[in-house]
Amino acid sequence: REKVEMTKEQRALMKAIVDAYNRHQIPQDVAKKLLQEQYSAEENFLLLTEMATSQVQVLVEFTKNIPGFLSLDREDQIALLKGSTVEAMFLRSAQVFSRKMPNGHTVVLEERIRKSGIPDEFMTPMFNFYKSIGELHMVQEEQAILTAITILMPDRPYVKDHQAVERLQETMLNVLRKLCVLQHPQEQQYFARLLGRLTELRTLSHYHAEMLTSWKMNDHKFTPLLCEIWDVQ
Ligand SMILES: COc1ccc(-c2nc3ccccc3n2[C@H](C(=O)Nc2c(C)cccc2C)C2CCCCC2)c(OC)c1
Repeated sequence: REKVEMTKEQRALMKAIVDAYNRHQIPQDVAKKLLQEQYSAEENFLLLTEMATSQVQVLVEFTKNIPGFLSLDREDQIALLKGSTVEAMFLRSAQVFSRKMPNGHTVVLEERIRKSGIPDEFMTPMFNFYKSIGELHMVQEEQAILTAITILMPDRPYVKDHQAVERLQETMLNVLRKLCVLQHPQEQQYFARLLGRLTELRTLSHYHAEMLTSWKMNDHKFTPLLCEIWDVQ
């Protein structure tokens, strides 16, 4: 098989994305909090809204470092952010859930999430997704570029200049394809499997509004920002 090599530009692009991804980590580590104690449904809901709100801010900063993103039409930048926030949130959660943790911690974390207040019918699709991401053992470069690819989805609602977004996403996909071959030489279809997770991610994200409004507690309070990105209230 031909030797796969990244060009200088591709290596520079990947470095920019990974640095931005690592720089804009979520402030407090929610997994640590959840491992400490089981919170009530109300406390968990509050924690979720805090995490989601900081995630939006992190995502805005991250996209500023995606080469070419700031040259897109301003309204298209907003449409891409609005359209990808929920998916990026679940992708980040899957990565947090699949992080290598001391023995038994993942079991405790899963238990805490199962009892967090989320309606039971969403547990299976959510944990199936988390486990399918975990099985891929993504390196952090792959996680960062996959997040950028999720944001640069041309078919988000209200995107006007479809082509411009497609061109940026294509550049990322080319880097990811080479990265997968270099990082997982034994797995021919690793790249295809990775992209397949984006389909699972989109399906899971369709449930998010209902997951929130049917959270096992009464009087669900949302901030204006969360109403905007979560399509609730
Ligand atoms: C819409 O319904 C849910 C239900 C559960 C999760 C969820 N899966 C997790 C897997 C591992 C660790 C934490 C996990 N979370 C929540 C969390 O904070 N997600 C998170 C966010 C929101 C931003 C940035 C980063 C993360 C991790 C915990 C919030 C407090 C109650 C328990 C779930 C969720 O995340 C998108 C959405």
